Amino acid sequence: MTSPRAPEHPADPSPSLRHALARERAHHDACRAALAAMVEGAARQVVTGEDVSASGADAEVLGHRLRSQAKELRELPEGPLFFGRLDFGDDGRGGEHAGQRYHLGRLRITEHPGSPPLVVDWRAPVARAFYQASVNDPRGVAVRRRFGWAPGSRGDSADLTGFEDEHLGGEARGTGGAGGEGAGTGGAGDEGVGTGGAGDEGVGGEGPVPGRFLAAEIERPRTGPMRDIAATIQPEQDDLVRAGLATSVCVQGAPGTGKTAVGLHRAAYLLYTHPQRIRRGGMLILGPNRTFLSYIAEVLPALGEVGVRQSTVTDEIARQPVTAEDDERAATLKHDVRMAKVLRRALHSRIATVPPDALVVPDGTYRWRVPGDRLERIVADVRQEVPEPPYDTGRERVRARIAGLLREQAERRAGPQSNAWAWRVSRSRPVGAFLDAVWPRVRPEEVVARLLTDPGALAAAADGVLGAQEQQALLWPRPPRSWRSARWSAADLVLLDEVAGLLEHPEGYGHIVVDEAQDLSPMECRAIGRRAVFGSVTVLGDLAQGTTPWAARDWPRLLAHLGKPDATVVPLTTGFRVPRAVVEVANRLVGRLGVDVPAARSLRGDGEVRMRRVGETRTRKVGEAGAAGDTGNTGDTGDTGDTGDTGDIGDIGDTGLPDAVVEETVTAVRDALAHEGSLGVIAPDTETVRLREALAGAGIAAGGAGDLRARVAVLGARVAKGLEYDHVVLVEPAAIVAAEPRGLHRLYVALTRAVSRLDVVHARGVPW
Ligand SMILES: Nc1ncnc2c1ncn2[C@@H]1O[C@H](COP(=O)(O)OP(=O)(O)OP(=O)(O)O)[C@@H](O)[C@H]1O
Repeated sequence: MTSPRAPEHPADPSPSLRHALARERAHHDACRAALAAMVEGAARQVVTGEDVSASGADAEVLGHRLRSQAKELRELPEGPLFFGRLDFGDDGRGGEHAGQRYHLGRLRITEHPGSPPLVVDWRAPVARAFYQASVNDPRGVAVRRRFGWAPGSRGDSADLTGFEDEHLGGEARGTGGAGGEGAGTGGAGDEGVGTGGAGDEGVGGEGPVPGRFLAAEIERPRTGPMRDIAATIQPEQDDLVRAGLATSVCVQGAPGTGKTAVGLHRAAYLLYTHPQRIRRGGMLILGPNRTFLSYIAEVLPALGEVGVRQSTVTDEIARQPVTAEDDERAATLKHDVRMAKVLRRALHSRIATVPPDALVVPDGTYRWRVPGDRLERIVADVRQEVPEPPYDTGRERVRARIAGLLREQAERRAGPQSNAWAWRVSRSRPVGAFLDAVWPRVRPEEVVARLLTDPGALAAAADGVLGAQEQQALLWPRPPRSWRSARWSAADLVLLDEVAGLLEHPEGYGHIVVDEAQDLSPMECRAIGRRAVFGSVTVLGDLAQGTTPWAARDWPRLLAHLGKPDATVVPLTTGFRVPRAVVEVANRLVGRLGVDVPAARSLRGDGEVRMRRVGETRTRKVGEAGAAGDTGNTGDTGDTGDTGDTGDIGDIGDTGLPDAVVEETVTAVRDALAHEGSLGVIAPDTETVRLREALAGAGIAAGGAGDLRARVAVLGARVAKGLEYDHVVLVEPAAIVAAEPRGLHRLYVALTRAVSRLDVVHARGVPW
């Protein structure tokens, strides 16, 4: 993991600058040595820890903890050990840190456990000033230093190439212990003065202007999996990252505003700040699909957190393999929140009327009896308990109350009875038989299979909730012989989980981060909410990117389904990925997506959009004279009538690409390979194999979305969510739109994957 590449120092830096750099490099060497000792110490402790423990169980626990620590340290990626430095003023404004200097990195590094750290963890309270301090609010900081690194020449490390200082305390340079080191990177030190730092970025008529370090970081070519942003977290992001554990937040952010990054850094922050509470309850990261999960998989380990569970909702709730598929109507109904009521009724319909006969339990020479009316009252009382106990708990409560009555009787007649006696009686055959008849044990599979195969059972449970046609749509076309041979769809898993949750509360997590949350159905939200009853959630999403049939159109409703109606909705509007040229194109679609979201502003003015209409090729850089607003739109003479309107795309039934589009795509990819960075060809889902073959025929090896190390990936628009590529070649947008009901949203997602350049290859009109 590397940090931003700083603009390098001038070839012949001043002696004081050379001295400053040498000192920082020496500090880094000391950190490297200390870290090596920490790794070795942790490994040694694993051995001794296992030897000295008193009991086998202790050894197991201690050994496990030490092994995890050693593993965490061992698995830390190589790279710079610090990315920033804070020098607090010593004039009283530095508060408890007056006169102190701290290097900040992804991991706390010490030479001895008791001595002051050589590097402070970015999550420590003192580090907050690094992200939040500005000229207007320096927070005691005199100088904020950001370091730039290049991949190491020594193979195993990173080379410090420079640094940039911001003087926040209004002090002259060279004071506050900085010893004249503030000369910065070829004058960059001066640039910091008066800019207010990162906190005040983003103002001005031209749009936000990133600081040099942030610019270097966001413009760095992408390759491989997602990186952490610990060195350049922005103030509005930092507020979210460091929100308290009890706080549930919902982040509405346009494409590339850092929602995923914020969610992962928040997870790391909470794990650091509340290790006991979070580790006990657990942390869960939920993403839309496995490709996305592998894309984000390295961020938490890079931040020192290994072993955090990262999953999809479907994988998280799967109690059966998915072997069937629903049509869209059935799937949509199964994801409808009304199903919760239907399923609850279906389950509770299993509780039978209590027979009038008394329950008789033989006990040696005695026979204890509970009359029918008492039994009826017990069952009715348990059913009316508030809050309603889970079904299985209800069954056990009935058992316990029956056992209580039996014990009372026995004690009146035969004196005190032991707990063992009470337990035996409660498990006796007659009590078991009564429960099985009245409050039978059931499995979620039984309940759901019956509901989806038996029209009578469905009609009873759905009465007044689902219409007759809706009920018909839910019934399995080919009913299985028994629930044991049923084939389950992804939507069925949601129903199974709902019933499982009614039977018994699932184990919860201390915190759940939910990414791409706009795509969750109400029933999926309930599944997640059940696992966060005693925990908090971070919900990340963008209503404009909702592509499922049940995608949310507003946040309050989704949050209510999650059981977190009070979560605050916070917008993120500064885009770090998508350059202005691409945002302009994407923004033309936003108005037609049927959602109310704040517009995004891009931090990046460097992008390029190139329209490649088959038969003609033009390049325009948005922002160039005469070109703004021209990108692929009707203003483009010659294209009038063919672009800028969806009018001519409505009749596209098939998505088969003309040969010319495939050929132009190959050309676009070949041209794009002249640039550095990753390349994603995003196409209609049905066309990826053909395009990959065409590229192979031209000698260009291309992987799929999951091949994170491949230079070129060809992917269907459906899997593009959450990913990013330096260069995107978007193939026949009209066909992407036509392929599904929310095709326009899908196109919006596909368009906004581009980090630097976007090529649009099209034979048909473009829908913007
Ligand atoms: N403060 C930052 N410093 C540097 N890079 C950043 C920062 N914030 C976000 N980024 C980068 O911007 C890109 C987009 O971030 P991310 O994927 O988290 O956005 P998102 O809002 O989840 O996007 P989408 O909704 O389109 O999936 C990533 O490469 C991320 O590393």
